[in-house]
Order: sequence, then C-alpha cells, then structure tokens
Amino acid sequence: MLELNGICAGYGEIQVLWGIDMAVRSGEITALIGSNGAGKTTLMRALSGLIPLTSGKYVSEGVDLSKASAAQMLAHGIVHVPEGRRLFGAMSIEDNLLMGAYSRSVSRSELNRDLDRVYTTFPKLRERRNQAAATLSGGEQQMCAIGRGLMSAPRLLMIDELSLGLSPLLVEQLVAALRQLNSEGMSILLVEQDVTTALDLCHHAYIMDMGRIVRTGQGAELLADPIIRDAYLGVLED
Ligand SMILES: Nc1ncnc2c1ncn2[C@@H]1O[C@H](COP(=O)(O)OP(=O)(O)OP(=O)(O)O)[C@@H](O)[C@H]1O
Repeated sequence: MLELNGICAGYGEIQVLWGIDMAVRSGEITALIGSNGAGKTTLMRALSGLIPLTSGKYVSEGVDLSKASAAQMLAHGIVHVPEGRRLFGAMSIEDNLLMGAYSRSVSRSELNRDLDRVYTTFPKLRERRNQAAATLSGGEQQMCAIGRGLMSAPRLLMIDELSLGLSPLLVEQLVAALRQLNSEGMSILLVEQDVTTALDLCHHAYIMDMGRIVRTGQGAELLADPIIRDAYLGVLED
C-alpha cells in the first residue's frame, strides 16, 4: 500500500536517511527496528509529511505522495501516532479522541460509531472517557493516542515506540489490540525498540542502521536468525 524508493531526508544540513527502500503491504503489520538514532522516527516524520524529502519518493496505490503536506498525508489515510503520545493533558479522553477526527467531515452519528469502536478496542478508555488525559497512566495514554489515530480513519496506522516506558502486561494488552485491529484489515507500520515484541507481532520487518535499511525479512524468520538474535536481542548462540 506504500512503496518507498530511495528516501533521503534530514534536518537542514544534517542528512539522516540515506536511500530507504521499503514496501508496506496492505493488511499487514510491518515493523521498523533499529538502535537509538538509526533514523526510525525521522522516517515516520517524513512519511507523515512533517519533514520534506531531499530525494526519493513514496507512492501509495498509484498516487505519488512525495511532496504531500501533513494534512494531505492525513487525508490520504496515513496517520502517525507519535512517540511521547502528545495528548492534550487538560482535555478529556473523549475530546482527545475527537481531535483525531477534526479534519473529517462526518456526521455526529458516524463519530459516535467510531468512538464506540475505539472504546470496544480499549474498554479502559470508555470507563474514563470524561477524565483529563493528563491523569491517565502511561499505558492508558498510549491507548488514547492510538485511539485518536483510529479516529482519523486510517488506512495505514504508523505507531512510534508502542511499548516505551510501559509494563510487560500493558504491552501485551496493546499488542493484542493491534492484532485485533490488523485482523479487521488495518495496515500498521510499527517502530519498536523491543525487538522480540516487534518481530513476534509483525509480518515483515525492516532493520535500520545509520539511516539505511540493512536487513529485511519475515518477522519469524528474523527472530530465528542467529545474527539478528546476537546483534539485537543480546542472545549468544552456542
Ligand atoms: N530535530 C532534529 N534536528 C537535528 N537532528 C535530529 C533531529 N531529530 C533527530 N535528529 C538526529 O537524527 C538522527 C536520527 O534520529 P531519530 O530520532 O530518527 O532516530 P531513532 O531511530 O528514532 O532513534 P530512537 O530509537 O532513539 O528514537 C539522530 O542522530 C538524531 O540526533
């Protein structure tokens, strides 16, 4: 659903991405993994139209989106759940969720249907719908950030650092929610530091190092690869 060819981008004079080629397949979970500073967040920012490409292009279903603004990417259904969640702390959960739909022209009944879908995916948010977002736990904030992304009616949901700072139990709940969304047809691009979680969850993964893709393969295949296990999981083989 999204084809990346030779993506180069960075910040002013600093080039971070050096010719990224990737394919994000429709209906799949794609994982992007790599060490700190590899350029994963920068790639997400480029894909959501927040920073311009210096060269290369991305095409989604025949449409060239290389020069698209953040609003155009959103209108095209490419939705970014940023690292750090970026909720409006003083606003209620429900108002945060509704912010995700601000650019859609849909009726109140459609909004209510979509809210209900988010609350079905994350029942804790329904219980706390009128509570200020700042008072939520880290895991609930991540649920709210993903829920806000879902309210934008994504075709591709890009999640940066799903598990950052969360307990294993919460990560399990979020992973189960993503599996459920994916089984209903949602395409997901996941940036994740927890390599085992990412490879276990995804269909395909790309491994990034110093702004380049250095390996790609099916999640299960990479998880079983001794070189990957040694380099990224700290598991030394006999
Ligand atoms: N706003 C910025 N201005 C200048 N350089 C930046 C900016 N944001 C990130 N960088 C640099 O770009 C490089 C890639 O950073 P990026 O955040 O994309 O990596 P990452 O793989 O997401 O890392 P992490 O897993 O630590 O979040 C780093 O060297 C970083 O210092």
